[in-house]
Amino acid sequence: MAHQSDLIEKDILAYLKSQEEKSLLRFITCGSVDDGKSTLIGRLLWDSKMVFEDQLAALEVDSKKVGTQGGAIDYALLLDGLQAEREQGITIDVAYRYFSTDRRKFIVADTPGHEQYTRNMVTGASTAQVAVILVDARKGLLTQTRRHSYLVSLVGIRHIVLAVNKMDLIGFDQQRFDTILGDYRQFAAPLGFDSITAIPISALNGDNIIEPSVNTPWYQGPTLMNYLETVQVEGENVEKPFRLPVQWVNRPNLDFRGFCGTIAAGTVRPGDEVRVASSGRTSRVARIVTMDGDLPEATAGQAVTLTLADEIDISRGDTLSVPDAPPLQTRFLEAHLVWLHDEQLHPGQSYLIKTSCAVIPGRVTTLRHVVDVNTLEQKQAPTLRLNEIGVGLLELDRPAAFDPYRLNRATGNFIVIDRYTNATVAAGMVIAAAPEILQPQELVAGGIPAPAAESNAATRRIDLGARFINGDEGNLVDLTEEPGQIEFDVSPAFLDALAQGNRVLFRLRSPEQLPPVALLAYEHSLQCTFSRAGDRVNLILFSGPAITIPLDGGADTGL
Ligand SMILES: Nc1nc2c(ncn2[C@@H]2O[C@H](COP(=O)(O)OP(=O)(O)OP(=O)(O)O)[C@@H](O)[C@H]2O)c(=O)[nH]1
Repeated sequence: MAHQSDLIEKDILAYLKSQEEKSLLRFITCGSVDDGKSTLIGRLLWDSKMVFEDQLAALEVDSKKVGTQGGAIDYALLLDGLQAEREQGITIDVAYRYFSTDRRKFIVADTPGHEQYTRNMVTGASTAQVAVILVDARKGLLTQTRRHSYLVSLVGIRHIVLAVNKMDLIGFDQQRFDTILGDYRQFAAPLGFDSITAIPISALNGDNIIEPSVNTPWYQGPTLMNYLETVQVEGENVEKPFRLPVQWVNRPNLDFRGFCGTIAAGTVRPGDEVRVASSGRTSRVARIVTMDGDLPEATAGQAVTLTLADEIDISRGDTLSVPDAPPLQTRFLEAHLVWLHDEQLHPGQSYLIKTSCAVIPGRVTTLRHVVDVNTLEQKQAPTLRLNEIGVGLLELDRPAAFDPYRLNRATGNFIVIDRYTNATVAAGMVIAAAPEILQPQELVAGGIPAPAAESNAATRRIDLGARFINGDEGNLVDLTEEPGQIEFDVSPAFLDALAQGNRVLFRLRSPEQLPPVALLAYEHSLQCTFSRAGDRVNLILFSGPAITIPLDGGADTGL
């Protein structure tokens, strides 16, 4: 802290100003046990002089007493406080450490690397712009390296530093370094990172951490600190299409109607045309009102109140956007879900879905697959348990505005809350809008009388095993059943097709050309809502090879 504390003493305002003007980089460090993560973070803090002097004195004493470095400074001890907390089994425990250099401010999220801490890692990584993935040069890529890489890609981190640590223990061998980098590039290709920068380091001795190492003359790239200080990360959402989730409508009197919220993406100026997600109506921004007077412009991250030129209906939970790149406005979502709670997912159960601007009841109707975080294989499972990640289809009671998470982390994420305990049970990342599930009310809209009350709905079982065929789309058949829920027992071949990541979509064909119906694939049975007698239902696999299952409603279905 020495050089900074001088400035603090001499000119506190100058110090504060210099801090304010620095850009901020958020990063996360990931590694397996003993890769040297604690040592690395300790060294970054030490070398940036962000360790307070009393801590330094204590560190020197502790290093002599309990350090693993034979009396030399053991940087890992700097993080021991966190370790103790972890052992107490704290729920979502992410330690954020702050440090700064002359060029940048940093927030580093330090999370435990074990699989049982997946939720911590996802939480810590969700706001990070860069991930530093540590690899022990002697061991190369481990299962954990793959898991951590998948998780950071999932939460939208686009820049990776592959920090190949303990180079001192392999004699700074370039070939070994190159092999590890080659393996990593091959593994990470499908994860679609924007950049992968591999740096040969020794966290313990400081090689290529701050200063270029004399031990790696073959390495021409940046040191770790050099990279962290200079990496260009997208100005989080500033460049993206404008989004304002409306958190509150301010109507102090009849003459003023302001829409308040924090701009989630983009920039807005008076005169700009904006679109209301719920109605599709547009207007122009009249004023950008703040406590300190009107603004000529506001950007992502700023809390503002907008007034519009026209009186149009906008309520809390709505989203304003640019007209030509609006968000999805939907009740049906396909999303990654990271399960954060001991209580497993109950498909079909009503939860609260909290988005960037609204809290809406909803349910996970289908769990399409669960991802094995170690092998990245997709498997079928009836539920999601703590620390598991899957892809699910959700249905909300009301439409809400979303962006795919890969396009916008702020408007593409949500959390799932248990309605009874109020616990956050899952974090969600929107992939896309899901095909609609046709509701009875929507049948009315389609011109067909709605089925009578739900109590009339019949639950039937049809054995589809024998009817599972490969073929072209087709085989439209008449349904002669009453409206309601049906469950199918399906053949092993059908399950295989599901396991390959195919989705099942029931399409309802009728003279009125209704939209697609029900899509609920769940474990060993599928459910679908279908329309009244006389309609035609055609079942096709939505992606992958086209497989058509004719649905006979007649006597030979065994109904
Ligand atoms: N030789 C050598 N040893 C290192 C290096 N970095 C870390 N170590 C040693 O490796 C051991 C593990 O380091 P830590 O920093 O505690 O590892 P970690 O990944 O934080 O481990 P956990 O906190 O248990 O997850 C310690 O004995 C360190 O001194 C390095 O670059 N070279």
